[in-house]
Amino acid sequence: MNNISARGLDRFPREQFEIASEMSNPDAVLLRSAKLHDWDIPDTLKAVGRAGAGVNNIPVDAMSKRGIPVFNAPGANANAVKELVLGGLFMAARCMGPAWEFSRGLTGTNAEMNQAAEAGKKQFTGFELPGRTLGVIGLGAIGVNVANAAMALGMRVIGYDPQITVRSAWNLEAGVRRAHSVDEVLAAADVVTLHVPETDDTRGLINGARLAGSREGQVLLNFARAGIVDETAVVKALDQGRLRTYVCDFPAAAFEGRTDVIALPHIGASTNEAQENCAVMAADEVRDYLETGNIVNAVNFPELMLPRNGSGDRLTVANANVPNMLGQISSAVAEADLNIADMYNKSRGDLAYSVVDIDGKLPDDVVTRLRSTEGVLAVRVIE
Ligand SMILES: NC(=O)C1=CN([C@@H]2O[C@H](COP(=O)(O)OP(=O)(O)OC[C@H]3O[C@@H](n4cnc5c(N)ncnc54)[C@H](O)[C@@H]3O)[C@@H](O)[C@H]2O)C=CC1
Ligand SMILES: O=C(O)CCC(=O)C(=O)O
Repeated sequence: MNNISARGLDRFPREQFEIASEMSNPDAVLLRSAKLHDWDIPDTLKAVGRAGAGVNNIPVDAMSKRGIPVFNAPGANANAVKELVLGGLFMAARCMGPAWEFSRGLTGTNAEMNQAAEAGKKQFTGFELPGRTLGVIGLGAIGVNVANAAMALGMRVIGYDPQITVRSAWNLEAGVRRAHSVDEVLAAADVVTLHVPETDDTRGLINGARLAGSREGQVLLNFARAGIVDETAVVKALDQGRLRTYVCDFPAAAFEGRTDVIALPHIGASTNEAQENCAVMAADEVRDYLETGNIVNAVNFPELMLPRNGSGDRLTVANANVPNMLGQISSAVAEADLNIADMYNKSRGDLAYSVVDIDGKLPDDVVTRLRSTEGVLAVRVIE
């Protein structure tokens, strides 16, 4: 549904898979930022692969209700985003956007331009980074990378993430100070950078009330999602001098003509390396799921890997996480006089997922019966 790096598409051998940008009955879709919220989900769809981090463009709840896992590529573009954030940080600290605009407007001979440059440069006095405080909101793959890079530049770093993972905590430089709220970060930092997903909880996270309590003359960096920031409140804070510069990856009408806003066209992940990393990771996850039913890096399914046991069918069932589902699955198999060689069941929130290796071939009527069992969302048989 978007440009997916050929390195990723090549993970699907063409003898086994048909790949196209338009297809009426796909088994799976791969996408980047395409918006799926108004898409009629085809009955054939078994998996969605997001070649990137954010999944706010995908109706994840609707997919879960149909028993369709949504895979993403955690961390695969984190370095690319970190580098752009650092670029934005340097641009803001040294007034590079307006200074470049100023230079581009100079005309005349070299001597005249030089004279005008020397006379005009006092408007573009910036600040240096060592000793300044960077506030990082969201310490996942990108936030941790940015925090660590800022420490290496001599900045003080304060971070806020109430659900930080053990992995992120291990990766974070020891000197990063822990904040207990977004407000604490806004009040303490010279520069604030946002690295949270866009969800119902984070939409409008940076709003007028919060900016009113932020440190005077702050730089705000948003390479996460436009919706996390209230653009009207940002413009007001810029006009009041509360914010010095807003650097983001999302152009908006509210910022038109402003020299104190640097808005890039959503290029955080636009490096060949990031696009390849994301495409390969998402493609491998989707292919593995189609071929084995195993789940790695799905945002709505539990992580589950079961090595194939025996040469019979593999049954996979996604169902509501309610009592007696596992009993009904194993009874259906037993009533067909078949033995279960191995099975693995795991749940995540409202959803449970089972992979069942069977000694033999599962009759069609058992599959039909399972599909019509209350609470069952999706059934697949992998031969
Ligand atoms: N500009 C671009 O091209 C790109 C933008 N992104 C955006 O950046 C976001 C973050 O990406 P990653 O770091 O890879 O994701 P991640 O899932 O590794 O990290 C997100 C972190 O945010 C934390 N978080 C969630 N709600 C929070 C809250 N209310 N306050 C503080 N922390 C909170 C989570 O606990 C998690 O640790 C993505 O969801 C995506 O929207 C990601 C890649 C490229
Ligand atoms: O694929 C892209 O260019 C967008 C990347 C992004 O926003 C993400 O990974 O969340």
